[in-house]
Amino acid sequence: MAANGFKSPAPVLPGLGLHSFHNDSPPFAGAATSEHGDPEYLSLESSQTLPSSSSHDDSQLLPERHLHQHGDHYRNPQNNLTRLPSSSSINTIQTQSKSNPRIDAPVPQRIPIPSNNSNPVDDDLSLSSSRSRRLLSGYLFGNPPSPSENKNLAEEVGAVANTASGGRGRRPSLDSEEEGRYPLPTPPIKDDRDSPPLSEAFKSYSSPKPSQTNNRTLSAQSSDSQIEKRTGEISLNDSPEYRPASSTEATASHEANSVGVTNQTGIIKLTNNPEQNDTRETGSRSKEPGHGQGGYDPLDGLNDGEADLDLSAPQATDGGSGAYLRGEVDYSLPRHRLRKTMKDESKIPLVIVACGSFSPPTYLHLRMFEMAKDEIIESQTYEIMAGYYSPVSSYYKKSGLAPANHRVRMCELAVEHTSTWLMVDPWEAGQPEYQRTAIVLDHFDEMLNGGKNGEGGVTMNDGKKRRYKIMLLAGGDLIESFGEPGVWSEPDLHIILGRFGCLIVERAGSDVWAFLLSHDILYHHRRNVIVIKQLIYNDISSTKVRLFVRRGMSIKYLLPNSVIQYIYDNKLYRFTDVKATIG
Ligand SMILES: Nc1ncnc2c1ncn2[C@@H]1O[C@H](COP(=O)(O)OP(=O)(O)OP(=O)(O)O)[C@@H](O)[C@H]1O
Ligand SMILES: O=C(O)c1ccc[n+]([C@@H]2O[C@H](COP(=O)([O-])O)[C@@H](O)[C@H]2O)c1
Repeated sequence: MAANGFKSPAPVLPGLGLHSFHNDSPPFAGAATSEHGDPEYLSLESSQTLPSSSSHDDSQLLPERHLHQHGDHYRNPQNNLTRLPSSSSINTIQTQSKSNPRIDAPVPQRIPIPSNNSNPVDDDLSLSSSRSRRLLSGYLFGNPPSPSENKNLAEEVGAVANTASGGRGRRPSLDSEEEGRYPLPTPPIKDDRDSPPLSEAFKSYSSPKPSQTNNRTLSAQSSDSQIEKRTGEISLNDSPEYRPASSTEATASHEANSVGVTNQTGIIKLTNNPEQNDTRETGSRSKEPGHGQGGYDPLDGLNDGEADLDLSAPQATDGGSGAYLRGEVDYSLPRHRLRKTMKDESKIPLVIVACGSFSPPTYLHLRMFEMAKDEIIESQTYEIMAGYYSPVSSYYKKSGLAPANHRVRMCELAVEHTSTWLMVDPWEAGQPEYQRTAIVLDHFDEMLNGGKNGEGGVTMNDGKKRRYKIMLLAGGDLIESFGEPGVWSEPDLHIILGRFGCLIVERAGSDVWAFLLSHDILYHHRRNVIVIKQLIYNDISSTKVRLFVRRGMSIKYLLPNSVIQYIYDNKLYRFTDVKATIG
């Protein structure tokens, strides 16, 4: 018996990704597609409204007529009409119950909000413990119920997992004394994502000139002195001039595309217009023309940390999502960091979408994408074209949900100066009713691969189009909620896992592999599921961040400063703001 509980060591297959170095993982991931074609229920007829984005490598070349098949499924949110998922597509799922109670639109309520509980802190605390219970529920408590032919599978999986962990219910941690038995691999250095060391990036900036400093003014008297004292420490700069007086000023300062950055050498004002950054040395990597249109390749940009200073990374246009959410402009998918050509056309162009509350977004949510990126690069099957956050709308019944416009803006702030390849799509947040995740992914498919004139997809060197593959990025806890009765509809799970695909980031305390084995639909689509091992566990929780804010505690280093500043400016997550707000 191997240490991982399997009878023999898990085979290391080519293209399995980082997790294959950890032999506690069954060899599921890395393969993009089913070897035997999509099951019947995933084959959508052309008349059906959920267009197929088959995951077959050989079907990635998208005939132009395919692109024409996507009609104008989504209407402008202003006219209050949203296409719900095709009942026809759901009907095609022949192996599933035809009377799923969730199909007709229930809003998932993963965490019941006690109606008689007026204390937001209690809500968040119960949310916290509910989350812990949810983490356990995957297989330890027999969720989800297995079909009759597999009725003992959950117990078997539990036994396997227990054996794997020496009977302690968890797999050995990399931090434990058993570390030596699970040596960390040395990932191959990829030329195409190398970036200069951080020190080099700093070297390329000179000391600030007084005239370069940001002249935002401080609102000396805030209405909430305690919170201000605490959170004031975590503004972009400790200097009072760096604290915007109001959210309007903060936004204005953002819209002016400038940011104050402090480093050991002092304060530097940087603009997003490279020509204005006269302090930056010429010839730095991010100024070199990329291979993509516009001369900038997001994936070629500086990595996190350094990217704070990567002024060449395209920024969202002013007021884009805010104006859309206010109903002032029509919706359009942000594309400023979307790559439109591929470096290696033998790979599958991939767009990663993370759905969630992001109330607020934290460094964990940013790290999820970077972990996914490492895994994808390692697997050598896909080429990442972009990553998107899709914050859920205010109609999602979850405690602690700040209004959607704030969560969208916080996500934007989180990515704008920390990432070169992530964007925020406000579509879901701006919908007049809750949208299920299958619908959100379908929306991305339509936006990226649709187009009446065949403009969707990635253009290959030979001029042909190839579909963007879209995969959902989610934490292990979210995936384990697949097994909670009444939360997800089975047809939707087939769409999410079969037609799209999932990148699952392990979460401390959850055993994704065991859950994958125990859940029939997940197991069925396992070749379209990639499990990402957290090599450094990060368990920053939005719930706890909200509680810290509520209690006036520091949240510095848990989320980007720009987001902290926004929370502070907009007085989010204080006494009355913790509860969900619909509107
Ligand atoms: N510690 C974590 N490890 C892995 N994935 C996580 C972790 N925290 C959140 N996620 C994932 O991030 C996505 C968005 O999650 P969400 O916005 O609910 O964050 P959260 O911190 O769990 O929030 P909350 O505390 O409000 O429930 C989900 O896919 C979730 O599974
Ligand atoms: O589509 C569904 O049926 C469904 C059921 C439960 C949850 N979701 C989505 O999962 C995400 C949950 O995010 P969170 O913050 O509750 O972890 C959010 O984007 C929801 O819309 C989606």
